[in-house]
Amino acid sequence: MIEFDRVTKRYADGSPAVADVSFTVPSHKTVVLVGSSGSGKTTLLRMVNRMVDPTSGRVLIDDVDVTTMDPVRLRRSIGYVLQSGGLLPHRTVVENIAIVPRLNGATRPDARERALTMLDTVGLDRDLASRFPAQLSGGQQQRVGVARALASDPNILLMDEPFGAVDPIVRRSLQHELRELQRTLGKTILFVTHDIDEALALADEIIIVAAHGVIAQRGTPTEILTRPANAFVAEFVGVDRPERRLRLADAAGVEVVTDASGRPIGTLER
Ligand SMILES: Nc1ncnc2c1ncn2[C@@H]1O[C@H](COP(=O)(O)OP(=O)(O)OP(=O)(O)O)[C@@H](O)[C@H]1O
Repeated sequence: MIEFDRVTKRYADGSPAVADVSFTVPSHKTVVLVGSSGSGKTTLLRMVNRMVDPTSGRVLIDDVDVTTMDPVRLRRSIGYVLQSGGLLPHRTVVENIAIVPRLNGATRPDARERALTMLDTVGLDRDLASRFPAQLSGGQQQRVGVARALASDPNILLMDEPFGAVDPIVRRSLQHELRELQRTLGKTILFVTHDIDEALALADEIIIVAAHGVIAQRGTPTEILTRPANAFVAEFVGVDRPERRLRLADAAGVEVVTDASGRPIGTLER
C-alpha cells in the first residue's frame, strides 16, 4: 500500500504545488489521479519514487517512510512509465527493457531473456527486439515503456500520462491491454491522466484532483459518475454530456443504446 499522509510540496518559487494531501493506494489496485493541468498530479506521483521529496508530510510504502529509503534502490524497485516513453534512443528495444534487471544484478543473458519475455507480455513481436526506439510507432514505444517498467517485476507501477501522446484508437487498445495485464499481474498502480474517460476505463478508484492537489472526490468509476460530490466534479466528469446520458430504444426487437441526442452507440446484452 502507498500512503500519502498530509503531504505538502512547495517548490522554490512559492505557492504550494500540493497542499496537505492525504490518500492511500491499496495494494494490487489501480488508482487514477485525474485533474486539470498544473493541479499537482505529477508532483504527487514523483513523491513515491523520491524524484520529488515533500516539504512536509510523509509518503509511506507498506508503512515505511520513503525518505528513509535509498533513492536509487527505491527507483529500481518501482516501475515508472512516462508519456514520452523515456526510452534511450541509442539502445535497442531489448537493451532498453533489460536495463533495470541488469542494474539489479542479472547476467546479460538472463536480462536479455527476461526482456524478450516482457515483449511477449506486452504483446510485441520479438522481431522488434533489435530495433531502436525511433524505428517503432508511438504505440509500440509505449508498450516498450510498459515492458521496461515491468521487467524487474516491481510491486508498484507509476504511470504518468503514459498513453497521452498516441492517437485515440491506439490509446484505447493500450488501455484495454493494461487492464488485461493488470488482471493477471495485480500490481499496485498509481496512474496520472487529465482524461476522465481514461480514468473511467482503467481505475479501480478515481481521485479527482483540484488545484494544489486538493482531493475533490475519491470513488469507484460508478460512484464518480452517479454521485459526483460537487459541481466541480460534475463539470469535470461531464455528467450532463450527451454521451453520459444513455437511453434505450427498440429497433426491430433489438435493444439499442443511444446517447441523449438519440445517436446509436451500441446494443444491449442481457
Ligand atoms: N520543478 C518545479 N519547480 C517549480 N515549480 C514546479 C516544478 N514542478 C512543478 N511545478 C509547479 O507545480 C504545480 C503542479 O505541477 P504538476 O506537474 O505536479 O501538475 P500536473 O497536475 O501533473 O500538471 P500536468 O497535467 O500539466 O502535467 C504547477 O504549478 C507547476 O508549475
